[in-house]
Amino acid sequence: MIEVEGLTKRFGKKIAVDHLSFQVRPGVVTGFLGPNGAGKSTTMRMMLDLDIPTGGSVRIDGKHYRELEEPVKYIGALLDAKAMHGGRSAYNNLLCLAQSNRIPVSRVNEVLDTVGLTAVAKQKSKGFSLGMGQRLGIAAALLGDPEILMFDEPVNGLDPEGIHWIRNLMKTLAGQGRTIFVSSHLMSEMALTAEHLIVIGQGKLLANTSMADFIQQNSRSFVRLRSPQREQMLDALSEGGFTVVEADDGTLEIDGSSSEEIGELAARHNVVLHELSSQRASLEDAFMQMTAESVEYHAHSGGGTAPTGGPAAPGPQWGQHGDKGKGA
Ligand SMILES: Nc1ncnc2c1ncn2[C@@H]1O[C@H](COP(=O)(O)OP(=O)(O)OP(=O)(O)O)[C@@H](O)[C@H]1O
Repeated sequence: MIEVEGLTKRFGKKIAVDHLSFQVRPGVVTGFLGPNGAGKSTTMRMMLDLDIPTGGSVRIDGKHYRELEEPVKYIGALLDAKAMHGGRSAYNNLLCLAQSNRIPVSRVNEVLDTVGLTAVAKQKSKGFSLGMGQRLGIAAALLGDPEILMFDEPVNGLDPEGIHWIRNLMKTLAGQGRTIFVSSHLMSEMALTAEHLIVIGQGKLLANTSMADFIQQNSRSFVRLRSPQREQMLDALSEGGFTVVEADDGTLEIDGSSSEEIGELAARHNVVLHELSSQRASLEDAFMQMTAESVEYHAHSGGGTAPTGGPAAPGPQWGQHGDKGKGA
């Protein structure tokens, strides 16, 4: 369990993390989301005592990181896959880590096997592809067999098979009762991997909720239909008291309804349908809506820091994610 309490980090005048409080519980994969610059990496760095908080605290199983006797046996992390010594082989990188942390040497081959690097274990890691580097970083995180694992953008550089592999790895580790905390800017991937979400924006907590509730509460679900008897269907819907949005392409969108209900209504009025489908919003839709609302709120609250592009302003930032994830 990771407990974050009032965590704050200032860099000069910039508040990167602003009174964050949340817990990351064992047994599930918890996703950590936020637009670029939201403060995710800074929060993770403070969890590992790599950045000193300006205020607040992080507890790992009830203790501060520096109070843990052998931290790598409590918490393993992949923050920067390039942190390995390029002149050493994958095996030797892990061996050094094992020896300096009193971890049995037999663990090195175990984790190399887990991440699929056994065949290249003797190769120098500077020749590794981005994906292989990620796998080596994950092996290092797993070395101490910790109960808590933290991954910052772990699918960065992995091919589809690698992405599938890490998704299953995280779920398996969570299934073993471990605490898994993972950030990713790949929304579709996060939607498939995480059960719980912590969402931050401008250093502040925006949501701490299950994936299903987050999508439900922050997005619109509706039934879409297409009919050659559009006017007749509109009359039937109006009679039934439904709220209808007429889309530009001629389809009708009915909020707060089910496809069963609308299909039966159409049948009662002898209306032919060419399409009837329930539209469930994606995590990305929900995320865009939530961040848009947060920007709107900041603009109205007089903070003076909101983008000027209106409520949709955070959207493009999400896609312009610097170097991270480009190879994924
Ligand atoms: N060492 C530093 N000195 C000054 N400002 C910093 C430093 N580290 C981070 N920041 C600033 O703090 C804010 C949060 O950065 P952080 O890297 O934690 O965000 P992030 O959510 O991880 O973003 P990204 O998804 O782009 O990696 C940003 O505005 C960033 O510019």
